[in-house]
Amino acid sequence: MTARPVGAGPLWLIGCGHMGGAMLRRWIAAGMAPSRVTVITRGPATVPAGVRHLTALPLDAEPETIVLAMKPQQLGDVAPTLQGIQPALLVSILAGVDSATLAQRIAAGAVVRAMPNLPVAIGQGVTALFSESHDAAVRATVEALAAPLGHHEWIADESLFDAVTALAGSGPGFVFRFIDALARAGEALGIPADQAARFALATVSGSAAMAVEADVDPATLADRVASKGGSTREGLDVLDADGALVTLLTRTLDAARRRNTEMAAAARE
Ligand SMILES: NC(=O)C1=CN([C@@H]2O[C@H](COP(=O)(O)OP(=O)(O)OC[C@H]3O[C@@H](n4cnc5c(N)ncnc54)[C@H](O)[C@@H]3O)[C@@H](O)[C@H]2O)C=CC1
Ligand SMILES: O=C(O)[C@@H]1CCC=N1
Repeated sequence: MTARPVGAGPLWLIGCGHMGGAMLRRWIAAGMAPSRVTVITRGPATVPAGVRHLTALPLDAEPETIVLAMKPQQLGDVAPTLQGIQPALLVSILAGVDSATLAQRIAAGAVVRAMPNLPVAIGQGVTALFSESHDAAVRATVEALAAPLGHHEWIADESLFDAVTALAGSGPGFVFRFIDALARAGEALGIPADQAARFALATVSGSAAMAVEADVDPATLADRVASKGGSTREGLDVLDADGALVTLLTRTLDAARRRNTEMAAAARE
């Protein structure tokens, strides 16, 4: 299909749960006109003032942009309802589902995969982007959508998208679990639970903020905490023994990546 110009035309957001809702709130806060947006969900949804919410596709003229933000498993329900509608731009945040499948199921001028993560809710997310299209206007439009969400970058090779999804898309889940585990480990050593939770959260928050600002990498910073002959080295030795932490995280990302691949295969059926 021939690419049509994309810009500030009507946008349909299909699915508006944890992630779609967070993205929409950031877009509106960043100045997107609420009147531009129609949210379509299967059930009730809370949307920003001025945004239209429907539980079925509207009968309007076709939208310029469609953003898919329901679950990958719901593509089979949603795609047939979009037959005959040809947006200039289709953006999908569905984990796993590849751009060839999207292009085959939904006609669009350009197809873009975007993989945000939950901290987009505070404008400090990560959004990985991939498209077969190198149209400058398409890329600029997508970058304008990603900018209010936080850090964003294009992935050159789609075969890495599932791994990037495991690292950055799922990553906040793993980091939240780490914070919880750090607190529980402190609790196991006798620190009161509420105090351990506060110390763990503030420690991770401060360390991440420092790592962002530092002019050396996190591995070097870790060595700066570990005084020679001191106690941190004893702890790091536990994490480093036989690559324990790296091995655990590699297994963690690999399990998530494998599930993305399975969801992609299911979407092709
Ligand atoms: N939650 C996260 O941290 C991330 C999620 N994603 C992706 O975002 C997508 C949504 O995930 P969540 O927001 O967590 O799910 P969610 O369950 O919170 O939201 C799903 C939304 O889809 C709507 N929906 C369900 N069936 C529909 C249908 N047939 N037509 C229209 N809308 C329908 C629901 O009403 C709901 O608004 C998934 O594809 C996931 O892979 C991507 C990155 C991170
Ligand atoms: O768990 C999921 O399937 C999605 C993909 C990345 C984060 N949440």
